Amino acid sequence: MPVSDSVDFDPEVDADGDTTSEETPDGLPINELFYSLQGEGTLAGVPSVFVRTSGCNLRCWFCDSYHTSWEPTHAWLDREQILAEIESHDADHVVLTGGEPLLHEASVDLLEALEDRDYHTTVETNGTIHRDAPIDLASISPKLESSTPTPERAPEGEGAHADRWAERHENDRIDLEALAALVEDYEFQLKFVVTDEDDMPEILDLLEALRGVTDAPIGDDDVLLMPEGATRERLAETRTRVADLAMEYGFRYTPRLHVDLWNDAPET
Ligand SMILES: C[S@@+](CC[C@H](N)C(=O)[O-])C[C@H]1O[C@@H](n2cnc3c(N)ncnc32)[C@H](O)[C@@H]1O
Ligand SMILES: Nc1nc2[nH]cc(C(=O)O)c2c(=O)[nH]1
Ligand code: SF4
Ligand SMILES: [Mg+2]
Repeated sequence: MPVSDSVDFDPEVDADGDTTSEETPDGLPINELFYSLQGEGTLAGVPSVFVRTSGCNLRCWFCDSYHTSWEPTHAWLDREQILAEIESHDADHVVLTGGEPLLHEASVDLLEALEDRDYHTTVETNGTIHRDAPIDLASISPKLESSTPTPERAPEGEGAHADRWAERHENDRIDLEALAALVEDYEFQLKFVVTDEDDMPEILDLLEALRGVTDAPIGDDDVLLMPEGATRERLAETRTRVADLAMEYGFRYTPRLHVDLWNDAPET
């Protein structure tokens, strides 16, 4: 369902995804809602309905969902509208993503309703926020220093905003307490966006720090390296290098199937 350009667009939304006067107890700002194959992670290839909320507390320079972070657009849909749209597709799996879906309290209500209806739920999260919710798979993608925007490394036309966001992104991108709570409470995968070898020391340091603050077992096979690239062209540059790094370090590799199949088309 193409909702990102719907008449319900609210230009007043706080770009950080913070609660606004528009937010109703069971309403969510929905950027898009579509049926596709899970493209990433351990469930790659599984037919799934994707619910993409708008608004993010971070600003990765490479964000492939620009209209949920740098320039958020959405329609406000209430829980019943979202459920009806999900149920119109023949799928057992729902992926709640964003933006950052755990910014929104109403994501918990939606997840509870999906549990009642026996859906398997994956939540795609940057790992900076923990909420108590029925999540079957927490797909956590902690953001590395290489995600931080700079005037030279920003989406087109966002150079000035990048300057403003760099510090906030850098301060907020890792929250060990939230990460520990997520891995303690849920089945999880840790899915790092990797460009090259320079990302590896930070991943190793973060794993060591996280293992230091939680008793939850974190195996190397819970760690997935995902090549950076929102387009086929960019992935062609990164994926072999990242696959080689996964073998060298004993982590898993995850493709980005949807990019291979549909490039950067919306609602895929
Ligand atoms: C758009 S994010 C939404 C969920 C959450 N904000 C997060 O970052 O995990 C969904 C997934 O896409 C990944 N992603 C975003 N842009 C990417 C890019 N250019 N290349 C590879 N992965 C990307 C994120 O790391 C995350 O795993
Ligand atoms: N097909 C497909 N699989 C995905 N897995 C995680 C996605 C996301 O944006 O969170 C995503 C997405 O946008 N499309
Ligand atoms: S945390 Fe996720 S949604 Fe937010 S800017 Fe980064 S990739 Fe985009
Ligand atoms: Mg995506």
